[in-house]
Amino acid sequence: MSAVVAEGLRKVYDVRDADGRRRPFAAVAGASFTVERGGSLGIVGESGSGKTTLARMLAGLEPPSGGRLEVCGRERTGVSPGASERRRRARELQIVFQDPYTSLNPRHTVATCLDEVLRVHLDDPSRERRAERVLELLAQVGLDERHARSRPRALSGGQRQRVAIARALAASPEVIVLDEAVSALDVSIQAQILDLLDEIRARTKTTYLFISHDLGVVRQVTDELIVMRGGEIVERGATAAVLDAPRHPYTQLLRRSVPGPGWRPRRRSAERAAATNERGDHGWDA
Ligand SMILES: Nc1ncnc2c1ncn2[C@@H]1O[C@H](COP(=O)(O)OP(=O)(O)OP(=O)(O)O)[C@@H](O)[C@H]1O
Repeated sequence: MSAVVAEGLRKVYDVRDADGRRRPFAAVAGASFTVERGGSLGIVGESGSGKTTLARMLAGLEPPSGGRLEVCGRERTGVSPGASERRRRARELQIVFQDPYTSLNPRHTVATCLDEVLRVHLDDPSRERRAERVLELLAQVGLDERHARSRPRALSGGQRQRVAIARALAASPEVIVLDEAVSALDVSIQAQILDLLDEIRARTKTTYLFISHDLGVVRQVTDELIVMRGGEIVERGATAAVLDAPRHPYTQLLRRSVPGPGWRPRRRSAERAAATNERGDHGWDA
């Protein structure tokens, strides 16, 4: 069964030109893709290519201007959902953004932030089970009881990010959209979260949509990849195939822009080039 089906999904904003005239601007200009249940789709593309807009439409945070969206076999486009439909949708799909500061209630402790999700979504929502589950979820993302008692502002950015991931997991969703959600984490925590997501996927057939600038992460955790540019999907395919043999010039550029072994900052290369008379204008050490 397909977990997500997008057909010609569009988002057009009304923007003003430099001369103040309004004009339509397609942030997402007709995206079509399918993610099978238990699959993992990477979405990469330059800044402003429409990745977050696409993610926000998937999560119901942005109404599409056109096209069709189906999540877990149910149509998502159309009338705005009532309370029980919203609950159901939350169990179908959760999204985690890069900076969760605004989405975590600053007045609530971390335990309360997680507990309010568990109250709604846990099969056995007794107080004891919820308290136990809060600690289980925090342990999974490398946090503990001390963090459970903290408020978001008392946590580091990486810790807040992990709370946001734990909160998404609290709803046991069938689909998780991660929008640069692990980008800011240090590498050991990032590896722990990626392992956790992988383990959850193997155990529960959870589906992931993974937006990331980090092609190494994308290669590690996704099976299929779409590449966006200017609101359009310019390339798609199996992740390894797209990254190893990119066909579209933009994907080739993206691939070339990843620093390889021996990479030095451009300025240092240029300085050294001046000193040693070698070519140093490409940011790479040959
Ligand atoms: N509410 C809005 N009104 C007008 N334009 C918008 C709005 N939201 C996004 N855009 C524009 O849509 C385009 C796509 O933005 P989006 O945030 O989806 O890009 P992105 O690929 O996620 O970029 P990044 O990698 O930098 O996060 C951008 O040009 C952005 O300025």
